[in-house]
Amino acid sequence: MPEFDDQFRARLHDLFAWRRDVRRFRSDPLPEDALGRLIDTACLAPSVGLSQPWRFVIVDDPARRQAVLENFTACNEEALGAFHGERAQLYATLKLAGLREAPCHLAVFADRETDVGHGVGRRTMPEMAEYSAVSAVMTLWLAARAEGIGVGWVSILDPDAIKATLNVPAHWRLIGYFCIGYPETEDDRPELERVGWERRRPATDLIVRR
Ligand SMILES: Cc1cc2c(cc1C)N(C[C@H](O)[C@H](O)[C@H](O)COP(=O)(O)O)c1[nH]c(=O)[nH]c(=O)c1N2
Repeated sequence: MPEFDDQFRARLHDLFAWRRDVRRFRSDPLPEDALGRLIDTACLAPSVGLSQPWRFVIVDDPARRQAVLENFTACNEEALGAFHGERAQLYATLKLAGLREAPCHLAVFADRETDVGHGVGRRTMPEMAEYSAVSAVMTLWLAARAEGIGVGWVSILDPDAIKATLNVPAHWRLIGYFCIGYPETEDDRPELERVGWERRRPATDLIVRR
């Protein structure tokens, strides 16, 4: 078992603090083996019943990427229509995806119907499959940041249309569509905080005791 000393813990905290949702990417490609390595690491994530229900779809095809971009654009316009006044003005300025610039596109799904794990832990809570896939995403997100690679989560999408675009089984659930590449800039504050959309709450606001 490796030692995790104070110095390591401090560096790990830096990794958490400097992980960002990235929407602004440089156009240079990732090293050829990078995405495979990140997905390997993601597979170390915990999963309900060791079912590993995550499914990764690497999207290279330009026509499919274009369809995803159009899906996002339509959903984002619809989302804008739900805001009014200053909120709408601010929303219109937000950059909420780096689909055009990011060199890598990755869709992550959860397969609720997998037999792997024999159903342990998800009988009463079938959504544990999705939660497991999210834990894989989080692992990949941090592993990427440790290599200086940025990840941007895109959920402003019609998931059924994404499934059709990517030709995946109908019962898979879309967890997220991810833009991956080198970030244009680094920051220890979320972009949504920097532009005045929302602020990060301290942990003390988010804890109750019973
Ligand atoms: C489930 C889920 C879904 C989304 C996100 C995150 C998560 C967890 N986030 C990123 C989100 O805006 C971001 O995490 C917060 O603003 C905090 O910023 P940092 O991740 O700390 O940089 C996100 N960002 C974005 O620009 N477009 C999107 O569609 C989404 N969707």
